[in-house]
Amino acid sequence: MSAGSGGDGGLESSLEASISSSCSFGVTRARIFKIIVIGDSNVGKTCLTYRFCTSCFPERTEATIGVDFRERTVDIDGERIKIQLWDTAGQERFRKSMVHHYYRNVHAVVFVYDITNMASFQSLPAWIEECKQHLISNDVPRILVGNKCDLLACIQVPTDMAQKFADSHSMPMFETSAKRTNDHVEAIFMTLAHKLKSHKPLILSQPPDSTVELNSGPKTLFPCGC
Ligand SMILES: Nc1nc2c(ncn2[C@@H]2O[C@H](COP(=O)(O)OP(=O)(O)OP(=O)(O)O)[C@@H](O)[C@H]2O)c(=O)[nH]1
Repeated sequence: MSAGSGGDGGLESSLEASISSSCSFGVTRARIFKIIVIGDSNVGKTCLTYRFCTSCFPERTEATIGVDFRERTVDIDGERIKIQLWDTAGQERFRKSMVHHYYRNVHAVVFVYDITNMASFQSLPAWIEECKQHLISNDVPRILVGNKCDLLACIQVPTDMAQKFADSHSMPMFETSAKRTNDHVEAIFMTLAHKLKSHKPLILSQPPDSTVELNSGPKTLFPCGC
């Protein structure tokens, strides 16, 4: 679902409606982790979230407008956990009206840069500042992800520089590729989910086979490139 095109009110009300109708059944409790993925345009936020949720790399993508949702339910130590990834627009003109929505009730933040694009790395302080301005508290887990490691020949951001930056902001740092199969994308998000599991995030009551389905139409409706 591209919430940017659907209007702000629609997004919030559909989420709230889903939650309240689920609660009225009150059968199974499922934890939902809301993770926002932010960074400059073109760094691969859509591809990373798509890779985690579908195990595929999308053949083609378009610039995200507003925010897209993808989610995947995983089993962690016998508990069903729904990981809800909010794939946000990197382009300023596509984010303005949505920003306050996706910074609400965030459980974790994934900052993404492109290892072949120094400017995307240099933008990170601005993204961190935006989180700060939207009152993301310091105890919300954050990770730094350098994407497009399959393009090592074009690297502009050395690993040690990124690691230093991550250390200075007390974030774990990972380098990966959404494009290359088996390049730890799964492990990165699962590591975050494990960390969140030990926190106490939003708990929703839901009927057994009902899901809060936000992923009604991701922008990447293209054949899988795997
Ligand atoms: N080689 C390579 N290309 C990638 C990788 N991840 C994404 N891309 C490409 O980078 C371009 C941008 O990817 P997106 O996932 O749409 O980028 P985004 O950060 O979501 O961009 P916005 O929606 O504008 O914020 C696309 O052409 C992808 O195919 C990767 O790991 N390796």
